[in-house]
Amino acid sequence: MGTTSSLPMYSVEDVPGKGKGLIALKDIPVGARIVSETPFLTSGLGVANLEQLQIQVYQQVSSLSESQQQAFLSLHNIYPYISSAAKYRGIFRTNALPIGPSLQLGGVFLIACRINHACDNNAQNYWNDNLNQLTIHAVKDIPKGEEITISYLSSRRGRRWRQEELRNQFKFTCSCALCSLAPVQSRESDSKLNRVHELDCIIEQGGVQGLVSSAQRMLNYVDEQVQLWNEPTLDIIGLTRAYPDAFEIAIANGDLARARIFAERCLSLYRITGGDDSPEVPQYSELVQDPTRHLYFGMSMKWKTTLDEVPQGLGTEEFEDWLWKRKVEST
Ligand SMILES: C[S@@+](CC[C@H](N)C(=O)[O-])C[C@H]1O[C@@H](n2cnc3c(N)ncnc32)[C@H](O)[C@@H]1O
Repeated sequence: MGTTSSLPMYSVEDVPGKGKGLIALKDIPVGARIVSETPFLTSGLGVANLEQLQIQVYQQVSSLSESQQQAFLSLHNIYPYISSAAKYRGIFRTNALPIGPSLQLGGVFLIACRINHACDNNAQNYWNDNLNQLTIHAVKDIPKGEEITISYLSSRRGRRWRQEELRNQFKFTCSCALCSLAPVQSRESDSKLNRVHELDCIIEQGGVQGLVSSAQRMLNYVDEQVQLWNEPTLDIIGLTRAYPDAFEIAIANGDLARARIFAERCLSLYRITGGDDSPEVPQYSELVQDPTRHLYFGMSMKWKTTLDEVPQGLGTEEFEDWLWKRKVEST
C-alpha cells in the first residue's frame, strides 16, 4: 500500500525545442500539490531600472554558497551578457516567478523555474503566504508522461496577444495546443478569451462603487464569464478569477443567500489551486459560515436576503437562473 503515492510525481527532463521541463512520472489528479518550494533568490519583479536590478541580483548571488551558485548558474538565460553581473540578471529575468503578498517580488526556484509555459497550462503557480513558499498544483488531471506546464502570462487573451507577449518577454514562439488550433477553432477561442478579458476590464473599471451602482449589470458580466469558462470544459483558473467578483457583488448588496453560495464555490476552487493551507481557504471558510464578516457588507442592502433564503427543489438550470438573478430587471 502507498507504493505509488511515494513515487516522485515528476522528473526534470530535456523537452524537444524547450530546453528542460517537468514531466509527470505518474497520473496526477486535479488539485494535487506537485511542488512546494522556497525561493533561493528574490528581487523586485518590476524593478524598472535594470542597473538597480543587476546590483540587487549580483549581491544576492555573491552571498550564496558555492553549490547554490552552481545551481543558479545552471538555470536558463535568454538574455545576452558581457559580464557576470549581467548574466546573473539575465538568469533572474528569464526565471523569476511572481511571489510575495501582492506578487510584486520575483523569486527564483530550482524546480519550479524548470516548468515551461503553455497557454492551456495544466498546473498553476501560487504564492502561499502562510508557507512562505511557491506551490504548483494540478488544475487538470495530468496523465503520466505529459509535460507539466504553467502560464507565464498575467492575463488570458487571444492568440496574437499571447504570442507577442511570449516572444517579447521570453523569446519563444508558443506551440501549445491552444496556439496550434485550426483557424476556425482558434477564432472561436480568441473571441471567448478576448470577451472574458473585456469583461474583466469593465468590472475593474466599475471599481467598488460599481458593485452597488451597477450591481445587476456587473453580476450579468460575471455570469457571462463563468459560462464562458465552463465551455467547452470547466476552466478552474478562469473560475477562480470570476467567483470572488460574484461573491463581492452579492455581499456588497446585502444578499447573504447568494454570497454564501459564491463563497462555497470560491472555497472549493482555492482548495484546488492553492490547497487547504493557503490563506484563502480559512478566509472563505469563515465567509461561508458568516458572509457578513466581509468588508463590503453594509454598503447596500438593496438585495437583502437571509442565509436560508435559498430556493429548494430547483433543477440545476433553474438554480443557476436564481443564483445569477437572470430574470431580474437591470438595477
Ligand atoms: C523559466 S525557463 C523554463 C525552463 C527552461 N526550459 C530550462 O531549460 O530551464 C523559461 C524559458 O524556457 C523556454 N520555454 C518555456 N516554455 C516554452 C515553450 N512552451 N516553448 C518553447 N520554449 C519554452 C523559453 O526559452 C523560456 O524563456
